[in-house]
Amino acid sequence: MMDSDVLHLPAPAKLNLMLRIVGRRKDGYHLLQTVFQFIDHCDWITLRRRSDGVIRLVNPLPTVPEDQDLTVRAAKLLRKFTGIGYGVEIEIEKNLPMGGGLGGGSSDAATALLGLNVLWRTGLSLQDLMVLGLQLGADVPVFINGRSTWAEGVGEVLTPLDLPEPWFVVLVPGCHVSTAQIFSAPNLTRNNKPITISDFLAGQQENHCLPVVSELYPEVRAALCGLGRFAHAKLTGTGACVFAAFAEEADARAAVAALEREWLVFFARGRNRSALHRALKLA
Ligand SMILES: C[C@](O)(CO)[C@H](O)COP(=O)(O)OP(=O)(O)OC[C@H]1O[C@@H](n2ccc(N)nc2=O)[C@H](O)[C@@H]1O
Ligand SMILES: Nc1ncnc2c1ncn2[C@@H]1O[C@H](COP(=O)(O)OP(=O)(O)OP(=O)(O)O)[C@@H](O)[C@H]1O
Repeated sequence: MMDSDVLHLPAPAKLNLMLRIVGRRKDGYHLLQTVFQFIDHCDWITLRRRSDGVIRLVNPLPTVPEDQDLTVRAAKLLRKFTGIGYGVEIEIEKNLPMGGGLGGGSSDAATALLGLNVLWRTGLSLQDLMVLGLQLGADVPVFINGRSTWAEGVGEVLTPLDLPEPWFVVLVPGCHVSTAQIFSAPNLTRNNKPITISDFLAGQQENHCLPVVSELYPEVRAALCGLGRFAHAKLTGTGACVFAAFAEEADARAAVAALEREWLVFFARGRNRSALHRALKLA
């Protein structure tokens, strides 16, 4: 995986196993309760250290200008915060659909921060990196922390969780859902009762964005219906992806084989430690 000045690291996807909206702050941000679990389906990021201080993305994504890419923003943030003189050449192998609720952009940013902290020998703690990462996006700290998590507040109050690690089948509808659009929808319910971790573990796992997303996006409705023929289908985050859990790998494979004639679909194992933490051998 690594020699002295190159790192090749995974940036795994997450699923929101449930998403409750329990209030709204004065600044318009919503108070949430959500559960994150990682899956072993990943973008891959190569970081090549440069000694001249230049930060460069070799292969910008077609829809994201180089200076707005979250990996480039992460590198610039870490360089500014630490005052380090190194630079980096970044290459992204993009496998995660964008705007799908799988958190690919946030995960890429977390992988860049953790990887560069090693490559540039900046020695920040996970806690320091989580605080820095929050400037890049609400979900970035969860990817830096690398553990299945119960999250509250606007997503920044984190409690690690140990969960079963089933196989997940994920279906990718051909539409992008705007998170801001869903959170500003007039008919989103914003005053739901908070629950406890025990309630979640006992099966209270609804996603309060689901009714709004289903109403606005027929593709998501159809995806829920398609996957729902095999197991209970849920929405991750604000969508667009939908997923279902399977205890047996063979059942997940059978669902994929049947669905892939009509849908973009993949399956991956749920993980309580992210592929990034496993690759970096973090304790
Ligand atoms: C809801 C989740 O998908 C759960 O994983 C994420 O927390 C959303 O994270 P994200 O896509 O990085 O979203 P952000 O870029 O932070 O926010 C997009 C927009 O969603 C709305 N937003 C987001 C998070 C939140 N707790 N309350 C909100 O009202 C805000 O209007 C914000 O402008
Ligand atoms: N490296 C990157 N990969 C993906 N998106 C990026 C990246 N850098 C910046 N972005 C921007 O971030 C936006 C959100 O992308 P992302 O794939 O994380 O969405 P998402 O899966 O819906 O995330 P979430 O579940 O956190 O809402 C993209 O539409 C894009 O404009």
